Amino acid sequence: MKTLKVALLGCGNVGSQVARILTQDAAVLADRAGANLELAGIAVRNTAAKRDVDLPADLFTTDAEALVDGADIVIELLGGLEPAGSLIRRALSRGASVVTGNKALLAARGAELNALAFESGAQLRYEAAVAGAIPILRPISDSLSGDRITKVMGIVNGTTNFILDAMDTTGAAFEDVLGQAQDLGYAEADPTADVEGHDAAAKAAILASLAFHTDFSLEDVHCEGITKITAADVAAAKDAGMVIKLLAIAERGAKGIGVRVHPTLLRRNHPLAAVHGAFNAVFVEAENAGELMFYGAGAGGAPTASAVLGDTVAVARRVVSGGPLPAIAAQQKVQVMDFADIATSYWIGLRVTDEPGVLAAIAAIFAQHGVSIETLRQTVRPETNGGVADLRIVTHRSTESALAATVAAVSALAAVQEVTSVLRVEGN
Ligand SMILES: NC(=O)C1=CN([C@@H]2O[C@H](COP(=O)(O)OP(=O)(O)OC[C@H]3O[C@@H](n4cnc5c(N)ncnc54)[C@H](O)[C@@H]3O)[C@@H](O)[C@H]2O)C=CC1
Ligand SMILES: N[C@@H](CC=O)C(=O)O
Ligand code: NA
Repeated sequence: MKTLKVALLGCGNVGSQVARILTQDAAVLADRAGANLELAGIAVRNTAAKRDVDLPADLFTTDAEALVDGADIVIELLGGLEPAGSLIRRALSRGASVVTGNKALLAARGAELNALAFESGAQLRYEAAVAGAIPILRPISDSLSGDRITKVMGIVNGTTNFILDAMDTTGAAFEDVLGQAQDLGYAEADPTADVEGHDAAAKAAILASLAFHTDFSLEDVHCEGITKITAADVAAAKDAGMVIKLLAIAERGAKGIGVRVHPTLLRRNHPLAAVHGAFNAVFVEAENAGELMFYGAGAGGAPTASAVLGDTVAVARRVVSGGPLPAIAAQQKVQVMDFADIATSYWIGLRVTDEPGVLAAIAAIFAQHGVSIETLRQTVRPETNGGVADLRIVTHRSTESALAATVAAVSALAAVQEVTSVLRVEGN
């Protein structure tokens, strides 16, 4: 049986689990791949550092370039743009195939790296980069290649789902739960990428590129994180039978494809509302397949390593069987939709002076801007002896630009004391 040398770059949360599986399950992996997958070395910063997994000391090296130069397959799990990008280029340029989970790099330079792989005849696979263990990229690019995808919508960041879920179920504070997510190996090296939505935005760009056969990068994705979500927002959503989730949404609209990441209100009977902890789930809508949903562990060392090993076996099988790579389907030129043109439903929370004519004045402003109100609920604050009320308005679908103009005009009314929240709503 042929032996393929595997270079592992990085031995953190995911890399250490990949090294464990490669060594523990070597015989099974060899059977599946049709070749021995020999772990030739692991590139790290400090060869003497203590690891989560017991591995032979002589596997560790600080010379990542030399390791890459001797490998048939390179598994990149360093994270970050550099030196990961240069090392992947180096591997692909010499015809070695690459498996990576580095969504930040792919969202920034995916088009360039995919083109380089194709030119050199090497393979570049990255199932681990989106929704961890969940097989989602291969179903989108292979299984659904005979269909036309119209929408992809999902929870694709485990850390923020873990935080929002804990805030919803235990009333915990944001900062306390972030530390737990870091301890469990879900968060990025800099967790700002998680909580500000950048990680989900990178995944949205990758999903949109594959689903709509084009190249989206991070700049094409409208991105809002969860740092402004307060315990009061979570409690108000709960009171209304809803839950707040950070969603990544890529959909075909009237003026092109819109790709966005933002906190979103979902009714509790929506399937995505039942995704707890660090789990992820992705809905795909296609013209002929209809609705599909993919669910599983979206973060964590071992689950993510499962996706990395799946790609590694697939890469090895092709190296063993040889032959040309399949032609890349012609990339489409699609219009990236301006965020202002994206249409959705909104929830607007207002604190108002409870006096005659307030509701009529607010309703008139919504009407002037063509934003139709679906429901309006008023709760008088008892401690103000009827002087102040909270309004909760849910609209029918309207554009971001119409909504922004409506909120600006409403907040200028003397009776409106505060706009307490503006959130988007998905599902019925
Ligand atoms: N942790 C998770 O649940 C998931 C992580 N990923 C991605 O997988 C990759 C790895 O993630 P983690 O293992 O969680 O990160 P990590 O921070 O735990 O591990 C990265 C390791 O690479 C090492 N490293 C960084 N730069 C290096 C350099 N120049 N030379 C040598 N070593 C270097 C670091 O010291 C660290 O040990 C990232 O791209 C991440 O976005 C993808 C899906 C899930
Ligand atoms: N930090 C990421 C890890 C997986 O991609 C997350 O929390 O989802
Ligand atoms: Na995946």
